[in-house]
Amino acid sequence: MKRKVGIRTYLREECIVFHKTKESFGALSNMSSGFPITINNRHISTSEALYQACRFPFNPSLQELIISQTSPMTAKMRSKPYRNETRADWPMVRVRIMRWCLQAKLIQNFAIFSEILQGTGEKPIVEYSSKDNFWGAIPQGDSTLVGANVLGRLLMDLRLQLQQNLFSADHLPPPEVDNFLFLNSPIKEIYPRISENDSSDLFT
Ligand SMILES: Nc1c(N[C@@H]2O[C@H](COP(=O)(O)O)[C@@H](O)[C@H]2O)[nH]c(=O)[nH]c1=O
Repeated sequence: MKRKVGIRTYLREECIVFHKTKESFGALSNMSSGFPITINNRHISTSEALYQACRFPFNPSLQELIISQTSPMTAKMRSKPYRNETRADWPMVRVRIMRWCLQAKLIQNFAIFSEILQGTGEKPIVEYSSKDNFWGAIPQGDSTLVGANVLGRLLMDLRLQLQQNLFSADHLPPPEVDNFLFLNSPIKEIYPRISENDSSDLFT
């Protein structure tokens, strides 16, 4: 069922606000390079590309096009012309899928991403956006951001799981989503990347 998400008001000075990937806490953004994910033996450069590919379980060639982009913004742009072919239940499953994408980013980049998440302490995490008040929050005046901030809230949930030792860093089951297909195959459990220490993507 599609749930309504509450709009919240955040005081900027009290929050970890992230926006551009090169700025403070930019690693929290799905647009951040340096956190590759391997799904069914395929390398994906960013959680953004993975998320966008999940829109199109029945179009493997489009998924291929999206994940072959090293730039996350280009991956998103490649998906845009096909938005009307997005899986029909997307509004019902997108938050579940985003949660899983973030968990995949964490399990496969555990050392660095867990440290970044824990480095946010206890503060609210907010994605600054100029126009998207669903995933992020939009500035209102100089001192506040207003939005559902769903991405920030998912990151806070993940941080809480880490703090309470509830995040299982050795395997990640797929979300409960029908037809969760990637390049024609069901996405199964995923595991830490063997080459997590290979940080070559950090510099792309
Ligand atoms: N950060 C950021 C964006 N926001 C990101 O876009 C994703 C959702 O996109 P959608 O499929 O449109 O709902 C999600 O990862 C959200 O954080 N979009 C941008 O065009 N530029 C950006 O710098």
